[in-house]
Amino acid sequence: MTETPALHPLWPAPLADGAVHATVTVPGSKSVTNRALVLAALAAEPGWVRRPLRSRDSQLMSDALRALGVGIEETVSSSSSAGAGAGGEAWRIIPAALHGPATVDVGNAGTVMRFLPPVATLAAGDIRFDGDPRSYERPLGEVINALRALGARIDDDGRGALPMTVHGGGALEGGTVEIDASNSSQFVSALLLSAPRFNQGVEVRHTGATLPSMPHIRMTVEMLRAAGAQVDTPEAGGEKNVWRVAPSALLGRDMVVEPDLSNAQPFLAAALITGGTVTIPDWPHRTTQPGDELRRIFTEMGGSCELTDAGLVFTGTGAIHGIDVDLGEVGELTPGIAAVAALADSPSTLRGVAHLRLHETDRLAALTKEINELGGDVTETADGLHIRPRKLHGGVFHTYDDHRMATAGAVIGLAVKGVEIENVATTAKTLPDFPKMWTDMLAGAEAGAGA
Ligand SMILES: O=C(O)C1=C[C@@H](OP(=O)(O)O)[C@@H](O)[C@H](O)C1
Ligand SMILES: C=C(OP(=O)(O)O)C(=O)O
Repeated sequence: MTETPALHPLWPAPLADGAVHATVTVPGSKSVTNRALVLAALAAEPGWVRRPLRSRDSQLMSDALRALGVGIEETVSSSSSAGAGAGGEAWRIIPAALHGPATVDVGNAGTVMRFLPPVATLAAGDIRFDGDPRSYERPLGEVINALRALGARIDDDGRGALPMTVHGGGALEGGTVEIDASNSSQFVSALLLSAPRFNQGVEVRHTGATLPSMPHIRMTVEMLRAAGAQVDTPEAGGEKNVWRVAPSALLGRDMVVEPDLSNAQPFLAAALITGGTVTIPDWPHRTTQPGDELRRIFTEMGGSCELTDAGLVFTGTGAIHGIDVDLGEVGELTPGIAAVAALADSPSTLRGVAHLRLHETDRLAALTKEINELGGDVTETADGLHIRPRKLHGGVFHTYDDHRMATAGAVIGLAVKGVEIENVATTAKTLPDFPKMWTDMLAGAEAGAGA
């Protein structure tokens, strides 16, 4: 977290004047969209990505793939062979021989900065990677070293971080590699996603003591398998912390992206806090997205929910309970849970998320500082936060270019008068329409993509 004075505009977070009752259509998952784009770009034939997320992170991913030679045509369709309800925006992905020279702007997107260097090793030519100042601080050395061990030529400035240049050789040998992914599951996902195209595939052996965000690794494995790859995992009777991907051609798929369940979080929190009801259409009955855990976590914090034909119907009573929970598998939910916990009737302990210090900002420091500046009582622990609810007051809630800080501030602002969110536009990373969706939700209107 670097100190950010309020240089950006302030957005007065609306106070809820009663129970929220709304249906909120949440746009596509960032994690699914960016994996789908990579896998489609590496496929042996064209494919479709339907209902993709259109946001800064997915735009950075598609711009980068285009710069490497991939065709991405954005169309709007009214129906599809992919199944009921699959109309709307659809991107046609046309794979091509990848080439440089090219420059990839990763912004502050972990998925772009980790998933694309392995893709760049398959391109013929130099691929320069650069991004936002924060991208220079986010860990990448494990991916750089792993790719070098698998045969890649990469020039960085010796820090094992961005900016850097991948000297793509048009192919990568691949093989066995050890990696410490305790700082980010994305290191493992990155190596697995491109591995069907490595000459020998890959065997990734995680050597670190902990491994965060396992659902995101499962998402990688499931999407690889759906694209025709052969993947061995620890879960399927394999060795602990070892994943293998065999070399093979990937299929061009026609797939529909699920709503982003982590981005449903502030809207569910609104129902929980105000004692209202929020319905999220198209909530999947089975998913690898970590946001699905919100059903359990927000129920324990005082709400109740039901998965119906209309989607997930989440109801609050207005009572909010503290929680003691390990969020290691679902780290990206932490800011939103911390916001709710600050309004609860008992203390909370959020554990297992030391790696959040390396996210868009140092989220543990940022949450502590911003909630405390509104009168809260939050302390950082070695791997999380202790949150003792106190009566909060209004003030500026800084966001440090972190979309989830902005939505967390908005959640607090529902219950605390006079909260102003600095740079709410940072939500464009994964949810560009957030301010309108939020005010529509409060007005009881249909909120969401296309609303
Ligand atoms: O693979 C992915 O799509 C993601 C993995 C997780 O990263 P970390 O393992 O670095 O937490 C998650 O927090 C991030 O929002 C998205
Ligand atoms: C950690 C996150 O993003 P990234 O993909 O940039 O790592 C997040 O969205 O919470």
